[in-house]
Amino acid sequence: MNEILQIGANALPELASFLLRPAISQVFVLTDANTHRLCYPLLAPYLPEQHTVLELPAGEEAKTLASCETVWSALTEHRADRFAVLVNLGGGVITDLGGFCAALYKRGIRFVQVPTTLLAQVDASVGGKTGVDFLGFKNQLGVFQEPAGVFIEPRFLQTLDPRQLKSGYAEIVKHSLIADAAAFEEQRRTGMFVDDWTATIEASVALKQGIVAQDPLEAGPRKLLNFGHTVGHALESYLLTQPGREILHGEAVAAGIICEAWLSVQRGLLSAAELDQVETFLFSVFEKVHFVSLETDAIAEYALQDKKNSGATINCTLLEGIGRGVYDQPVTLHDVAESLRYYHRL
Ligand SMILES: NC(=O)c1ccc[n+]([C@@H]2O[C@H](COP(=O)([O-])OP(=O)(O)OC[C@H]3O[C@@H](n4cnc5c(N)ncnc54)[C@H](O)[C@@H]3O)[C@@H](O)[C@H]2O)c1
Ligand SMILES: O=C(O)C(=O)C[C@@H](O)[C@H](O)[C@H](O)COP(=O)(O)O
Ligand SMILES: [Zn+2]
Repeated sequence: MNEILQIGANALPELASFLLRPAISQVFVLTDANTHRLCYPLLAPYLPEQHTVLELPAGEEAKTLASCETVWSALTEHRADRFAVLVNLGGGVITDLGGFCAALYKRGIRFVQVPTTLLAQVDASVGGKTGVDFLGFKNQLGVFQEPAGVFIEPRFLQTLDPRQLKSGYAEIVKHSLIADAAAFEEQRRTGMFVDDWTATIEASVALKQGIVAQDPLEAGPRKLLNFGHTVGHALESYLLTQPGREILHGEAVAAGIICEAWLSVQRGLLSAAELDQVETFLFSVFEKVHFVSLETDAIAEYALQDKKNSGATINCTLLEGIGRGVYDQPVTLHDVAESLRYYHRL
């Protein structure tokens, strides 16, 4: 587990105290073009006077080894030593990529996460999964490495695009579906009409941390957190290869949740009425993801690279009830394609 977790108005003051520790030689702040412009001004008063800002292009397309080389080159040019700290200021792309860069630079320097999207605040900044996409596969290269601290300031969300806010909401719903039926009921009741996200972020982070603590390296129960991702990552990876058909991670996960809930019904684990609740709720928040039937097999093929697989077996996380995930459920490539066909017909 990371040393420090702060959520709310104290987060940035706590980060400031952390960065004043004498054992820190240099502070680097990793941003993307948007977080540099929109989030850095809020963070800057809490940084030591001497710090270096690095900027990458925004978006999933920048989650590459080439971007890591940019970061490693800058650290090297600035003679960063092992006592340097990398502050990752951004959404899940920056927190995943920055964590990966820090874990590998000189075999590891400390990093802290300052997540600025809802998705990164409730999910990506917590739990120590870091990495980048490779050869078109999501997070194909990465390491498990916990940050020295996670500092979550919900005020960053004030500049976030509503579509990005929804994307993060998909991971919140995922958390409820795998482990908290009452929270899902509450979400069905209130929808996304939330004024202050702090309590929702606290609950989602606590739920994720509880699962990660049992299984940090994803040998077992952590696979629950991957619900919706066998199909979701396949859709996301496929659409990333299609110019002009951008999909956000959470949008792909929302579609993946419907597909995997349908697979749960086919296995006799979930009732048709429960599937209907999940579908109706998700379609009240998310647009349907468009693809044509001819693309279904090509999308499904990406599931063959899912990290939960063993050999040729695709191991999916399914639901055995609302609020009760179940992992290591073998499904075939045909099953994955059928679930996408079901989604396509909706
Ligand atoms: N490590 C994990 O456990 C984990 C969990 C979930 C998702 N992820 C990864 O996270 C990534 C998605 O993260 P994301 O949805 O945050 O995307 P992102 O990092 O691409 O951020 C989304 C967009 O919002 C902009 N942005 C960020 N903060 C902003 C703010 N406060 N105001 C205005 N604009 C802002 C960014 O510049 C970007 O354009 C995916 O690569 C996914 O694989 C990782
Ligand atoms: O923390 C986890 O474990 C998760 O699976 C959280 C997911 O929401 C996240 O998208 C994660 O990056 C997926 O990891 P991967 O191992 O499927 O690449
Ligand atoms: Zn995810």
